[in-house]
Amino acid sequence: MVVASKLFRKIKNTIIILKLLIENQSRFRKFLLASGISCSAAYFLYTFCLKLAKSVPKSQPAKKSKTNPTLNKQFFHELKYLCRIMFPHVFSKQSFLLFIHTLTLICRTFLSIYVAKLEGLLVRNIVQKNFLMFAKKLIQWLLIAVPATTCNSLIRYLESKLDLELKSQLVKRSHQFYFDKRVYYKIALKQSDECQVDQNLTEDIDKLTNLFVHLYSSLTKPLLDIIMITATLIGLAKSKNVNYMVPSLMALVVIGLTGMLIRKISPKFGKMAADVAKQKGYLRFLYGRIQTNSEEIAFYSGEKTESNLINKNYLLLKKKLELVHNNKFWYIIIEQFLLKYVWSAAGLSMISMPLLLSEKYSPKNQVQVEDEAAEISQRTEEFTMAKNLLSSGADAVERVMTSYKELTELTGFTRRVYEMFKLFETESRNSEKPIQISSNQKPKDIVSKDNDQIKPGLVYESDTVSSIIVDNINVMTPNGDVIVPSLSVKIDHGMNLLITGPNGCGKSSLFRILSGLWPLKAGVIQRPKLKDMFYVPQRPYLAIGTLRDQIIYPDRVEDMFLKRMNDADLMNIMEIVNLTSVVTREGGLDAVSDWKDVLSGGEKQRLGLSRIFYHKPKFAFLDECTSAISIDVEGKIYHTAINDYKITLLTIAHRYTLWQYHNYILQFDGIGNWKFEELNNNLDNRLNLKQEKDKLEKMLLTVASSKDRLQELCNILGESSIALE
Ligand SMILES: Nc1ncnc2c1ncn2[C@@H]1O[C@H](COP(=O)(O)OP(=O)(O)OP(=O)(O)O)[C@@H](O)[C@H]1O
Repeated sequence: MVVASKLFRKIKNTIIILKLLIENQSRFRKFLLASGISCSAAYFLYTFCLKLAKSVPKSQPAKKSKTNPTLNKQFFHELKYLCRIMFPHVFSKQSFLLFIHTLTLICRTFLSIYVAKLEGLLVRNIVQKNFLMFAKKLIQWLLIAVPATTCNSLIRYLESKLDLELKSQLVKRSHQFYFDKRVYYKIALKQSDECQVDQNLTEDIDKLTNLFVHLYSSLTKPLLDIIMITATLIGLAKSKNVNYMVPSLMALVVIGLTGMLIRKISPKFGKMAADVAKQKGYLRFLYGRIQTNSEEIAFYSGEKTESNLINKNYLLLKKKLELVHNNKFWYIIIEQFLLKYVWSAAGLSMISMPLLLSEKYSPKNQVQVEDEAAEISQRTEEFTMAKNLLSSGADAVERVMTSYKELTELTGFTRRVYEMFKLFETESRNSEKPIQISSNQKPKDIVSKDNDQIKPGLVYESDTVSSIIVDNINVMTPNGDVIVPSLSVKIDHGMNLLITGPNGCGKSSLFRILSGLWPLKAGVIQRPKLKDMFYVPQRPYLAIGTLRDQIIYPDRVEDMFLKRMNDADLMNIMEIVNLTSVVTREGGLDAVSDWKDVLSGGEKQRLGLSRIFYHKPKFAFLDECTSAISIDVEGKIYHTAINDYKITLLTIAHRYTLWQYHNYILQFDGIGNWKFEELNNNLDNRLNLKQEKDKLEKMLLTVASSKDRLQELCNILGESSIALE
């Protein structure tokens, strides 16, 4: 309240100074003065917003704000945060565009005042039947239309340019956050209807900058118009010795009262805009799911279930949009009644009052009137000019008032984009970087040193180490569920490891922790750098691009040349994974296609495996990635990777045909226990045990069906059997 009253006092003093100065300045000086005043006004507004924003306690990052988005301190705090991104510094391109935009708005205000005066003179010459002067003024009027229309178009052009620049700044910064430290993955883990990053990154940023720039224009120019027009009207009234205090007071009272009323009755457009955006985001997510899982849905003929879900959510969106439209309907009725009709009535009373009530003009300012007709023409000119100025002023105030609705909408989008940035920041801050082992430090020393006092979750990485050491780690999901309480293994280069266990026992989770996707909560890991470890999933990710891009992913063609690889090398790799026929079929390595759809399951897996021969990592994590590949091709790939490329394989597999390529086994039991042992020595023994297990399984299945048949026979014969007791 104190800050607001201070601001009001400052504005009032500024208007008084402006009025005094305007009366004594040339046009050019007036222009400079107006520019200075606009800048000062912008500065005061900025400091005012800063004061408001500073008084907001720093919100907990990424915590959803409990208050609804509205025009309050929190909004200014959020807008200040986003402005720092949109305007990186005073001399940035964005600030320059804003400056030019403001100058154009100032020019337009001066032109409006000039046109209003010119119209007054035109009417006066019509009344006086002065054809020559009328023609002269008409030409002037047409000439002024050239800069006026240029100004109008320039305002729109600068508006869209500024909008695009601000949007680009927000998008650039959000991409920096999003792709840094795998924030996109951490956010995907959280994916819920509360977290709609794709909607925030596209629609919300777009709407935010649109509204921001539009509001800047629809607030700055009208505010400047109001100041300049008020000063001109007061100047006019003073020059004619007419009392201007009563109309001014009347204007203030009418504007103040209608403003308060509009603020009071205004529905919560900010919250509604945020709700609609959220629902749109969820609908978009549902459509995306259909595309991603189209094949599975088609196999199950799940169209009805999916369309029901989408229709239900569309209806929810429709309801939310209807609520906005209904609220806008009655709000606009009241707003238009107050701003158009009440104001017009007040305006007409204001301008007619001096003319109706004044007895005569003062001798000092009165133009020498020779007859009554001349006096009437002069009055008509002044009336027309005052009416034009007043209607421009009323227009300006109306624009400020109608902007309130958009301002509240802006609060909704500001909240959504601000929360997205805060989420990115938090996820980025929570990412722990592995500790780098310097080249003169022996990896062994580090582990032995830390063994004395193990700190929770330490990951060491180095270019020089050729083993993966997992020391007393806790395998835990991001939800905090402990899968394996304590795991310790050492995998040296050349120790091909088979990882087995029942579903959900934590096999893939171990890979996620080793690759740094999931945080390490306890224990120590020492491993090579990520570039020396390559993960191949069961369903390989296929990128947008050529067939070549699929093999070298995530490298780009430039990286391929830097690695001194060429197409002939890639064709050799295709030979290893038996995909040369696919290269021919699809039209060469340059062929572009929707690879997810044109390749079979086995081809996709072989393409996924081709990447390990291109990247040649020290360790490859193979997560059931040969389940759709024939046993002979699988054998060829394993043989080449181990013997020719010297890649150490860590394989999760259920197929026992793969056992022969591994010399160690890590076996989980599904209840947190594990066993790590050599496989070489007891491979034959294990194979025998496996065969025996399969045989027993088959036998027991026959026993079960024999029991069913015996029961049937007993029922028919009406006898009992000792085998069933
Ligand atoms: N993103 C996740 N967030 C929370 N829990 C998860 C996540 N991914 C997996 N889990 C849980 O972690 C446990 C281990 O999953 P993991 O994928 O490691 O199993 P797995 O041993 O590889 O099983 P399978 O042989 O079926 O692939 C499971 O209980 C699973 O529900």
